Amino acid sequence: MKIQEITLRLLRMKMNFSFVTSFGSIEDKDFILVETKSIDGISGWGESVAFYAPLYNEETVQTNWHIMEEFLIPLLLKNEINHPDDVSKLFSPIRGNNMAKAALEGAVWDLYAKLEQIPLYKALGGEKKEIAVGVSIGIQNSIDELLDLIERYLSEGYQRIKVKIKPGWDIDCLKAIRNKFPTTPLMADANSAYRLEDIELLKQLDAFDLLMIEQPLAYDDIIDHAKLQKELKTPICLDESIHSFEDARKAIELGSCKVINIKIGRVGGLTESKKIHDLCKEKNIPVWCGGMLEAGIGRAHNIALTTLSNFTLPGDTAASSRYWEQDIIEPEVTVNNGFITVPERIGIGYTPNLDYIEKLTTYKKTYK
Ligand SMILES: O=C(O)CCC(=O)C1=CC=C[C@@H](O)C1C(=O)O
Ligand SMILES: [Mg+2]
Repeated sequence: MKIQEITLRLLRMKMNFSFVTSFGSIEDKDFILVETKSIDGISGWGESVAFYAPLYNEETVQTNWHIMEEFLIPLLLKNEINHPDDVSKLFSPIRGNNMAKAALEGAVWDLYAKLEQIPLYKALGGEKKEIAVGVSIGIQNSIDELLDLIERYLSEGYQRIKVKIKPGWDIDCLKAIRNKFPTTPLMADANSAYRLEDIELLKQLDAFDLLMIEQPLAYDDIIDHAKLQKELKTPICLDESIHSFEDARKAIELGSCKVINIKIGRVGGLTESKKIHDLCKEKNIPVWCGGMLEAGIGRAHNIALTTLSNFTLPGDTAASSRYWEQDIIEPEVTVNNGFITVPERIGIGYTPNLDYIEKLTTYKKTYK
């Protein structure tokens, strides 16, 4: 497969709500779309999940553009690729910058599936025809508002509720949720807001029968998480700490977690996501697909990945309409009774709405 040209587009989309976590809030979403074109003019699409500011991890929209333009795109244009799995090998001399790598690799995967005339999920070895999904709810102004939102999402059919927690917005809020929704599958994501010294407080979470607690401790830690897991009944899920197969292997070996959240961008692409999935399957560690408030292209990639068999827990890939007045793909992603039906069309299975993408684009550049 020879890639003829690559176009990067910078888009700005207004979100339907402001998403508040322990690390800050996100309202407008600035992100990069990648289009890879083959010699015969077929396009593959990828989406960078890096945020405008380096608050979730160290990457940003600007650093992604720089790394793609200066280092990754020249590698892709210079080399023949037999299979999308080759892309991560090609990118391996460039350290880190996983979200930049994943955006380009994702576009290559979509292009490959289109050239093979198969759905992306089949190219990945996925098997599910529908995927179970939950919803991730940010920090609200009051517990009452949070309870109303949970009620709304449950009535829309979402299969599990994830709430964001931080010191001061944890025990009382989980207690109130459990009083009103005693049996709802529930989990909490701390985005690294606690330290091992908070262990007595974290132990109180065991009372709420949570599916898991996500990334309670530092974003780069697996040692303290292992100490904490020994003291907690609630399974720990790692998000921010896992950037690769090797990170997953070490975390599992140390006992730092019992669940892993796989985000394609955080681990550098679909090939690495698959490797982590396979390792976790072998080690009996269930996985689920995390969200990064993606627009339609990123959402489509998440859906394809989630069709792999060890994605046994509902992920964060909610419906397009939850985030956007209008999404950039057709049809939009819809959720029925807590399931997304996996599209059988070739590639990512959704068509980019080029007119609308053009409208949202604030800057674009093509590389040949
Ligand atoms: O709805 C989604 O896309 C998931 C949102 C979500 O939980 C997250 C989005 C972005 C950064 C984090 O706060 C985060 C997460 O940590 O999983
Ligand atoms: Mg998380």
